[in-house]
Amino acid sequence: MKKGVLLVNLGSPDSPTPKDVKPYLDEFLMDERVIDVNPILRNLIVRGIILQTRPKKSAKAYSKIWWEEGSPLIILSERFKEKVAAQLDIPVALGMRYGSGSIKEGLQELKNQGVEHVYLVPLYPHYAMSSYETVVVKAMEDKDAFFPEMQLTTMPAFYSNPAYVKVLSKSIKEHLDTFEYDHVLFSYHGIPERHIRKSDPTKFHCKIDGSCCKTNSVAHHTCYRHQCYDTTELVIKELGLPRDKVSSSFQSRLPNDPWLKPYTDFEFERLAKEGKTKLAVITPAFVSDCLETLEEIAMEGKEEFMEAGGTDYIHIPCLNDRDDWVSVMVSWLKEWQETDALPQTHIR
Ligand SMILES: C=CC1=C(C)c2cc3[nH]c(cc4nc(cc5[nH]c(cc1n2)c(C)c5CCC(=O)O)C(CCC(=O)O)=C4C)c(C)c3C=C
Ligand SMILES: [Fe+2]
Ligand SMILES: [Fe+2]
Repeated sequence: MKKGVLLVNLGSPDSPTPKDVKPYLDEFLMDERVIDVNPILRNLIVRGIILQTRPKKSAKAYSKIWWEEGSPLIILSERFKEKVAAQLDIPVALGMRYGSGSIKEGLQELKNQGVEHVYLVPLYPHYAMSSYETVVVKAMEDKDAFFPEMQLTTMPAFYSNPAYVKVLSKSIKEHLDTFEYDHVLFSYHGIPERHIRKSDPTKFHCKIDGSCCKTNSVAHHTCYRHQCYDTTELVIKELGLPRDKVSSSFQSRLPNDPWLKPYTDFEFERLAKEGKTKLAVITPAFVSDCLETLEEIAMEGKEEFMEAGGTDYIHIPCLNDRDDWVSVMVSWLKEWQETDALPQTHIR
C-alpha cells in the first residue's frame, strides 16, 4: 500500500477581519468537542451570545499578530510541512481542523498522489478532546465519507517522547542561557475541568488536583492535565532546572465554567507580587506560534506582568519550523514508513 502523511493543525480565519473571523469561530465553537453541551444549548451559547461580540474583539487581536503572508499559525505550519516533505520520499500534505485548507482537502491531495495508507499527525503534543481527539474524529469521518478505501493510522500524543522532550528542552535552554530569570512559567492552553472528567475512561481516576497522577492509570492516556504536568516535569529533569523556579499554568478561558487552574493571568500577578520579577514563559501546548502565544502571552501577558511589578519578561517561541524539530518529526515518519512503528510514549 502506498503510504503518505497528513499533518493537521487547528487553523485560522482567512483574514483578521470580523467578516472572516465570525465563520471561523462559528465552525470552531460549534464543534461538539469544544463547546460540549447539547446542540440546542450550544447553538444558543455560540450563535446567540459569543458570536454577537467576539468576532470584533478577536479580529482586533488577530490584526496585532497577522503577518504580510497571512496567519502565523498557517505560515509556520506550511513551512514545517515543506521542510518535513523535503526529507521524505512519500507524499506529505497539510490540513486544518477549522477554516480553509481542510482535512478533506489534505486527504484529497494525498489521494491524487496515489496514497492508500495515511499517517495522521495531529500537531498537538497533548491529548485533549478539543484538540487531538476532534482532529482524529474529523479525519475518520472524512475518510469514511469520501475516501472509504483509504487506511488511516494515527500518531499518538508525543508529550513525553524522549526526542520531543530533548528538542523542546534545547529550545528553552537557548533562551534561558541569555536571560537571567527568577522563574520559568509553562503556560498551557486551558480546557474546562469537565473535559478532564469526560475523557477519563475509568470515570473515577482523575481528581483534577494532581493527587491522582502518581497512581499509574489508563486514564493518563487521555488526561490533558496529567500530560501537561508530565511535559513540565520531563523538561525540568532534562535541563536540571531548580524546582522552586518552575511552575505550570493554564491560559485562555471562556466565562461561566471552571477551567483548569492555576490560571496564567493570575500567576503573572502572584509571581510578580512574590518578587519574582524576571519571568520566562514557555507555551508547549502549541507547536506553532499563534494568536494564543503571540498576542495573549508575548503581548498581553507581558503587559499584565509588568503592570503587576515585573521587570523583565520573555516569551520563548514554539518549536515552529526549527530544523531539530523537523528532524525529530522526520525520524518518526521514516520509522513508520519503514516498519509501521509509532513513536514511543511513556505513560506514567
Ligand atoms: C471552549 C473553548 C475552547 C477550548 C476548549 C479550546 C481548546 C484548545 N485550543 C487549542 C489551540 C488553539 N486555540 C486557539 C484559539 C482559540 N481557542 C478558543 C477556544 C477554545 N479552545 C477560541 C475562541 C480561540 C480563537 C481566538 C479568540 O477568539 O480568542 C488557537 C489560535 C488559532 C490561531 O489562529 O492562531 C490555538 C492554536 C488547544 C491546543 C486546545 C486544547 C488543549
Ligand atoms: Fe483554543
Ligand atoms: Fe491525574
